[in-house]
Amino acid sequence: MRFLEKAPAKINLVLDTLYKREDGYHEVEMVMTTVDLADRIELTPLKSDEIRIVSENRFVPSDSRNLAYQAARLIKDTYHIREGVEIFIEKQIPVAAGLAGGSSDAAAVLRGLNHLWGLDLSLDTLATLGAGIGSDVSFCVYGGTALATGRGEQIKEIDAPPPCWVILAKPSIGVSTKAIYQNLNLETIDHPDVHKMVEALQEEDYDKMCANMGNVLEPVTTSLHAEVDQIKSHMKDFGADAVLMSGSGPTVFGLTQQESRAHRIYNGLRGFCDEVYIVRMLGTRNTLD
Ligand SMILES: C[C@@](CO)(OP(=O)(O)O)[C@H](O)COP(=O)(O)OP(=O)(O)OC[C@H]1O[C@@H](n2ccc(N)nc2=O)[C@H](O)[C@@H]1O
Ligand SMILES: Nc1ncnc2c1ncn2[C@@H]1O[C@H](COP(=O)(O)OP(=O)(O)O)[C@@H](O)[C@H]1O
Repeated sequence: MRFLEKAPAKINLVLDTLYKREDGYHEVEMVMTTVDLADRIELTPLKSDEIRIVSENRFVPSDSRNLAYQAARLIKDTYHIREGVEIFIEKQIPVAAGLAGGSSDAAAVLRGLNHLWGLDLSLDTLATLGAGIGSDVSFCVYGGTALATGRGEQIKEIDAPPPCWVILAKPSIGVSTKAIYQNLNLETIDHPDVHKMVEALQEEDYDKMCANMGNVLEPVTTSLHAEVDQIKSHMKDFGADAVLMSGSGPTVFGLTQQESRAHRIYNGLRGFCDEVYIVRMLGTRNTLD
């Protein structure tokens, strides 16, 4: 019996860092939301006691470096499961893009194996487990829209963004999250107002949401990769209401409420960038199947 689970990408509407902690991580305040660009995860039970990763995408590791593998290993070890599983990852989310593709795959494996192996764990328990894999995994377990604090693993559900179109454009460069955080100068940060963003969502105020988007990692990535700024300028020129880099980048997203304008931005961007997507915000939380 196969089990299918969707693993949606996330964007950061706002990302602030407060200070560097003694464990080396940065204390963050972020508003994150899921969009309907998703990997498809297919779980097939195996008689042999092994975890097998299968993916046709050459950038996706097929061994223990894969976050989906780590999720399965964690569940097996924690709950003493002696069965095996094949994890087929149909990749739609660009890799190393600031869209949490690997984290979302890991979260989907946690939700899926919970179902497949009849563990009856809550989303809260899965999110706590997920934090051991990576800072973004807890958010991805819940999906929807959240204020994330701590190193990103403390999740509070908040209101979904007002309906709009999201155009995602990923320049053909890979970015290391670790390297971007390492290059962040905490003394010179221009802090965005995270609480105004939370308010904007509460008030369903699209203009206020656009006005309060901000990401302190953006200047770090743009200083290393000029392409990010170029794509931002193009998106603005084609008519996006607000434009921001997601996470540590390099993917840039632009927002509009008008479908015709969304297509104009999408078509315009395709001339400059190989990987462009036009998606909707999902906004609402996952449920356990
Ligand atoms: C920047 C963000 C924003 O959502 O996303 P991405 O760009 O990766 O999508 C996240 O904070 C990334 O989360 P994630 O990709 O899970 O990071 P982790 O594996 O936990 O950490 C990778 C490295 O990033 C740095 N790191 C990460 C999180 C954090 N709060 N402070 C940090 O300094 C650390 O150097 C760590 O070794
Ligand atoms: N299931 C997975 N899908 C994609 N990348 C993965 C996966 N598991 C591990 N990785 C590794 O994680 C790194 C970050 O990838 P990803 O999660 O897509 O980006 P980001 O952290 O920027 O959102 C990549 O370099 C890749 O080798």
